[in-house]
Amino acid sequence: MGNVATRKRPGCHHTTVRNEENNDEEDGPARKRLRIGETHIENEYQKLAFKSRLQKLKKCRPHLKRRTYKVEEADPRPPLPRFIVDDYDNYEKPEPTRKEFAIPWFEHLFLPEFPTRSVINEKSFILERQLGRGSFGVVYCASAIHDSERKFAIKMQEKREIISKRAVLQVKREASIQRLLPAHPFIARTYSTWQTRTHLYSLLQYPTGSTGDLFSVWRQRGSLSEAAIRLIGAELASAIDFLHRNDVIYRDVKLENVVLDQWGHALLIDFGLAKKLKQGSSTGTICGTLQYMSPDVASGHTYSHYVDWWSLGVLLHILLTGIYPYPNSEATHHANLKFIDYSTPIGCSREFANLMDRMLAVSQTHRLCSFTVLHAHPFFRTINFSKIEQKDYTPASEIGNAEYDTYHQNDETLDDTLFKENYEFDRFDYFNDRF
Ligand SMILES: Nc1ncnc2c1ncn2[C@@H]1O[C@H](COP(=O)(O)OP(=O)(O)OP(=O)(O)O)[C@@H](O)[C@H]1O
Repeated sequence: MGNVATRKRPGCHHTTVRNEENNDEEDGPARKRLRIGETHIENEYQKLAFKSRLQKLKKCRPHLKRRTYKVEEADPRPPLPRFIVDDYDNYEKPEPTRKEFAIPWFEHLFLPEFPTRSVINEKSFILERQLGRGSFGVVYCASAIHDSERKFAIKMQEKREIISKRAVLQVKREASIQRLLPAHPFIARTYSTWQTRTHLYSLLQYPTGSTGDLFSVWRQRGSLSEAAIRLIGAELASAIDFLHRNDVIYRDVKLENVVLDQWGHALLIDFGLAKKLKQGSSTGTICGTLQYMSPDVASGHTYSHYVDWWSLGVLLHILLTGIYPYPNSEATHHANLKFIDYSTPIGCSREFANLMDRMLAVSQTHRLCSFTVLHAHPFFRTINFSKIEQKDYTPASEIGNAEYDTYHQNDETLDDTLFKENYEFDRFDYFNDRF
């Protein structure tokens, strides 16, 4: 028989005698520890005994591990502002942070060019009338809700159309190029862009008292005077040169993409085919409007910024003569474009005729391919280009004073319907990886 320990438990009047070895077996180290002070209270003893049993149990069943709980980190957001009961109706629950929601793919697709939450949005404007229709939606004239005198153009494009025509990249590129461009007097500014679930919106500069696009003006009034063409041509040349200096190739100079304000000043719109391209670099996508397409683009070879000067030449030629410089009105594919049978316009000034010959020369060595050369051309001799940018001239006073003799127009002369058809249906722009 070993040592016998006698212990009186609190609340227990009988004395229990135990064999220590037996106790050790039963209660293990807990019992041993209890013996040290000899004065521990009953519940402490129970606690230790329980612990000891637990340890034993763990040894047999190691999977019974203690569960750990992740302690929530303190919310980093500041506490909600306190409000008094009277203010309850005015109290606005703070917007949930972006992290809390997944962004749907049809919104994500157009980020960051078209933000989902914008201070300026469609509710800030009253749509007044339709200005025109583009490939993916409608352009409206709108006035600001708080200032009905301020007019804007709002381009509203359908996401569904854009996605189905695989033009997401094109639309995003258009928005970013326009937004990043510094201001220029003859380029429509993009003030803001945003998106809803179904539409993309662009808030654009609207030309004061606009008389419509150059195509409508040309259609209503017929050929423009050389004086008007000189001013509008100089304004557009200044805009194109500005784009090139900012490493942008425009690729879609045409009558429909120029809108006029009440003084006849030009404003270049629609950057759908524009591309960031460093000066001296080249690109190869065949895109644009067939009748304005330069031989370099149509050939499928690489080309650079100079193709915009060709298209400007076509535009000026149409403004005066009402016909395309090359017989391409029937073309439906870039491979069918013919750059033969050009004849110098007759019944116009020698300077204008020479300008056309130079801008529309098929051979690049003879072609006018830069602003510097255009600026120095005799047709623009009377123009001070810094005054042009200050809008010191008024093209509207010259529009309508056409001197051009329509007698000189040949068979390629376009009547209204034919002209419109060619414009609306022959637009040929497809995109590939090089775009
Ligand atoms: N800033 C503006 N001010 C006045 N009218 C405008 C403006 N922007 C567009 N418009 C009118 O809306 C029409 C369509 O606009 P725009 O060409 O920019 O649309 P789009 O969707 O880019 O068309 P596209 O199919 O030619 O790419 C224009 O021809 C013009 O009449």
